[in-house]
Amino acid sequence: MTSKNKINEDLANERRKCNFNIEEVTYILDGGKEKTLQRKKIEDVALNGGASVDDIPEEYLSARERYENAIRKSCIYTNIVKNEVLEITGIENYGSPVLRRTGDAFFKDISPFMLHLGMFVPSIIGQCTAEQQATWLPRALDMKIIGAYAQTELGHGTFIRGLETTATYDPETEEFVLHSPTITSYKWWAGGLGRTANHCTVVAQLYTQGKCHGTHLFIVQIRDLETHMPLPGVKVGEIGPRMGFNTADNGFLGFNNYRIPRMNMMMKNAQVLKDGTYVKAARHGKLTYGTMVFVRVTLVGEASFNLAKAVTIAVRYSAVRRQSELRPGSIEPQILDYPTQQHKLFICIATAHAFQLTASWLWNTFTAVQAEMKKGNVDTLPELHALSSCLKALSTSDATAYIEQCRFACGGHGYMLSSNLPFLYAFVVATRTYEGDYTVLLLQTARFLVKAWEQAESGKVVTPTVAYLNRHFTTNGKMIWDNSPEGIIRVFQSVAAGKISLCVRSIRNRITSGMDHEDAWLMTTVQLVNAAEAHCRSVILHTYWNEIVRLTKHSSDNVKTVLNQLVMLYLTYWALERTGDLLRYSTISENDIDLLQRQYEELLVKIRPNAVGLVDAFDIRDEILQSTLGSYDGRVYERLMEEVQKNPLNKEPVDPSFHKYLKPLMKSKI
Ligand SMILES: CCCCCCCC/C=C\CCCCCCCCCCCCCC(=O)SCCNC(=O)CCNC(=O)[C@H](O)C(C)(C)COP(=O)(O)OP(=O)(O)OC[C@H]1O[C@@H](n2cnc3c(N)ncnc32)[C@H](O)[C@@H]1OP(=O)(O)O
Ligand SMILES: Cc1cc2nc3c(=O)[nH]c(=O)nc-3n(C[C@H](O)[C@H](O)[C@H](O)COP(=O)(O)OP(=O)(O)OC[C@H]3O[C@@H](n4cnc5c(N)ncnc54)[C@H](O)[C@@H]3O)c2cc1C
Repeated sequence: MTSKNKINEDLANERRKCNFNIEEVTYILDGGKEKTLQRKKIEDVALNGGASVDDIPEEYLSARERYENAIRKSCIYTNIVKNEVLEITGIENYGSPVLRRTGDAFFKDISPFMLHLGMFVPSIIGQCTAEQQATWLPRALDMKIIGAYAQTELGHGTFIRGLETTATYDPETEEFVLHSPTITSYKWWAGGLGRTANHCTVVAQLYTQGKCHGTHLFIVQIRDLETHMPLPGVKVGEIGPRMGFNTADNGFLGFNNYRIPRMNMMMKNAQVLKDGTYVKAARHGKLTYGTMVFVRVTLVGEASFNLAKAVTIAVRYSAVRRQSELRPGSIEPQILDYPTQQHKLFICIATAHAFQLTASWLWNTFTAVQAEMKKGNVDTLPELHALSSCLKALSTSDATAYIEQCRFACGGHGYMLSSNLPFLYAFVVATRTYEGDYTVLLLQTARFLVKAWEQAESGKVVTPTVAYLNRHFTTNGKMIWDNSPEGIIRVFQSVAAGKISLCVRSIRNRITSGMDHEDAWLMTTVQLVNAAEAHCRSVILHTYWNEIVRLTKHSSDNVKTVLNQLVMLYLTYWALERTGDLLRYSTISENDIDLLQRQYEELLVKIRPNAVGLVDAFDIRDEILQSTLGSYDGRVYERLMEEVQKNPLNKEPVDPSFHKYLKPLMKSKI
């Protein structure tokens, strides 16, 4: 072995200590052995050329160079996907998360094509008729046209009904006239829109026969396909530097009475006939929001994957890093030996598992609801909307906090861009805002919960994810504390039920004392967000536990044990985090809390020898991790030094600014 591929001795020791079959855990996380093998095959093909890494890391480039480089790499990756990967996997895998994740080997930040594949294509699939799909989809999948998703405006992001862009139907020419009447009506934020896209999905207020029918979606060509010049009547550009997403060319867009053909309205859920008659086909008023629901569902898996990356980096680094001494004169311990470090990191491993298993479960729920909707049944949509809203909110918010925790766990080196932790943070923190802000989405879930509570109160049986509300009305008093996994989950459900009940009581009391419903709701929103968070927490705990029991039925004993330790750590961690709620809504005692704390500390000790094995089980290749601190071989210090050689500032021993500024300053007299 050369020193280049020699594994760090501490990391090698950790791997020797690991007592479970790593591949078995990988299969569980991937959703089965076949899926793991398929993923590895895709990675082997796509990353065969070493992922075309940059000679100069992208963080040293100017804004223009970075963008051009991101386009260059997006084209390389797209060609690999089109010509090599899809050959193996079939075109139906175009939008698969594996391709999205493999793409991370090419970009530290983000591809300008992300929104084309992440939202433009899904909007065609979800919002167009079969005939329209036949027109647009093949061209979009083949990258003959490149699209963005332009919904948010300068003045409105959350409140979609407040969007100002208009699409007015002209029956004379059978066209829609798109117009941006005010500065606040300019589209703002759409990824890929600024420089890359030649088409986009535009969300606009539809006017026909003198009447506004609310927001609808349109496919709009904005640039010439040969020259890439913006078409007359279109004003488009890039919005400027931001915290992350700096290679995504987020853009602005305005229209000056810009005309598009009638058939460019996405007509699956509503149509405008040639004469201007408006026909609504949809059975549910919010089906035009469907692309957002799809992306919210996928974001739970994104949160898990990005957190898995961060904790892989932090745990491997913590095995390599030695600091301080436990006893005078003793050898410096690996920082992973500190219980406080384990407390920072093991919850991140468990959370990545919890979110991955919840994401798969949510995806199955999503596809089941889609199947029902195809048959004309929209009854399950409100529950899916409530679930996808709160799970998107919590998973992105927790992942953000834990990725930052992983960075803290890496001390100063975690602050280096080459660790990749700052990029991961900047990317994931945006997910808390986009596709529906955290608070706003939890309030959507709260609407559903209050309605479910009212149904349960009137004796109706409610849907499974809120079935605990039926129990709430049949049991009296506080939930009996029970330290088993099922017991902890039951108590969390009681906390949620108790909080929803308090919200309902607050709203009713406020109405009784003279407030109208809107004000009573508004005044209760702090509690409502809290109740929705509690509900969502109980859903995640329940799903994680159920899935581990189901998926480890045929596992080897040691895999069963370590996955059980992790899920117990997760349940115990959250019970300790929420002792205030537990004291309020269950019979838990001071003594029970002491026991929980001891149980938690014992779990840290038990998981410690398997920590590196557990992050290895995420099976994230070095090319995808792109981290000096987190590589499989643990050559942390060597990589940090190698990275220094790439720093353009080190090219010459003396910087020109010395002669230009410093020297004159040094020579000048006071
Ligand atoms: C490089 C080459 C690569 C090659 C190959 C690679 C392959 C890559 C493959 C795949 C890529 C995948 C990528 C996955 C990662 C994705 C990354 C994407 C990045 C995304 C960037 C960000 C994009 C955006 O942000 S787009 C803009 C999003 N905007 C929002 O989310 C706005 C949020 N606001 C709202 O949703 C709404 O306004 C609202 C819900 C807050 C309020 O709406 P409203 O006023 O109309 O409604 P009401 O509050 O009055 O409610 C009425 C009623 O309706 C119910 N309701 C509301 N919404 C819904 C819904 N969506 N569905 C169902 N029901 C809904 C609501 O609950 C109410 O019901 P009631 O019964 O209570 O009346
Ligand atoms: C990196 C990034 C990429 C994006 N990409 C796209 C894209 O490709 N296409 C696109 O169309 N958009 C995109 N967006 C826009 C994004 O969807 C919006 O920023 C997001 O939906 C939030 O809306 P907003 O910015 O209007 O925030 P606001 O709604 O103005 O929120 C500001 C604050 O007000 C609070 N608030 C707002 N309404 C309520 C309420 N009813 N009750 C309580 N509190 C409330 C929020 O909680 C928040 O704290 C992107 C944004 C980012 C950051």
